[in-house]
Order: sequence, then C-alpha cells, then structure tokens
Amino acid sequence: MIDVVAGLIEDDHGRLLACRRPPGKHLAGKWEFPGGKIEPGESPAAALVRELREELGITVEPHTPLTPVVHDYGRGAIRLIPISCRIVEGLPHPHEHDRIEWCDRGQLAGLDLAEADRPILAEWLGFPQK
Ligand SMILES: Nc1nc2c([nH]c(=O)n2[C@@H]2O[C@H](COP(=O)(O)OP(=O)(O)OP(=O)(O)O)[C@@H](O)[C@H]2O)c(=O)[nH]1
Repeated sequence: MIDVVAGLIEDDHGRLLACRRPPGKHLAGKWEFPGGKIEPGESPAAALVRELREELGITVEPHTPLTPVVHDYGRGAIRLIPISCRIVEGLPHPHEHDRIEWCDRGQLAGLDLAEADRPILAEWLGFPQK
C-alpha cells in the first residue's frame, strides 16, 4: 500500500484549489488535489507541507484530516489521505501540473476528478458552508 497525501486548499471565498495532471503522467488530464507520496517516517501533515512547496511554491498550514480512501487503479493500491489546509505564504504556481484553478462548489462538482478523489470531494461538499 502506498500512502499519498492530498491537500484540500481552501481560500477565503470557500473555494478549493484543483490541479490537472499533465500529459505523460499516470491519470493525465484528470484533476486532483495536489500532494504526493508520503516518505518513510514522515507524517501526512509534514508530507503535505513538503509536497505543496515543491509542486506549487506555497507554504500551507494543515487543518482538518478527512477520511482516507483506498483505491487501486490496477497497479497496486494507494491510500489517499486528505487534509484541509490554508496557504500561509506564497501564491500557487504550477510546477508539476498543466493547469490549476480555484473552484467553487459548482465547478468542483463538474470536474473530471481522479477516481480516488471523488469520495473525498463528496465528504468536503457535505460540510456546512462557512
Ligand atoms: N497527489 C495526488 N495523487 C493522487 C490524487 N488522486 C490520486 O488518485 N492520486 C494518485 O496517487 C499517486 C501518487 O501521486 P504523485 O503525484 O505523488 O506521484 P506521481 O504521479 O509522480 O507518481 P506515479 O506516476 O509514479 O504514480 C498517483 O498514482 C496519482 O495518480 C490526488 O488527489 N493527489
């Protein structure tokens, strides 16, 4: 099982940052929540901070963990661990995605999201709006 952390980055308008996987990668063209594989001995929150620095050039503060999702795309199972977070420094620039987009609830519902991310988005959409 490979543990992967994914950040639900919320802005002040209640939107989430969605990122599109680039051509040539597994799940190219699918949208996801940015993050990546957790290294041995690393906590999910620490992995999230490290990955979002690398991928987007931002520093985040992890907040609430959501329910992890185990999924197999046919090449071994991943455990996707979602954590909501806020940006405390920097503006996101895509270093590893071909598009990034702040999405409101309607836009999120219409995204061609990676399969493992769908229950995560459903859980987040079920939270009361601020
Ligand atoms: N970062 C991230 N990965 C996700 C999400 N949803 C999802 O299924 N994944 C899958 O989790 C795995 C780890 O992703 P990654 O971004 O760290 O790794 P990668 O694409 O460089 O590695 P890979 O191509 O060897 O799998 C990938 O297979 C990716 O497709 C998500 O929301 N965020």
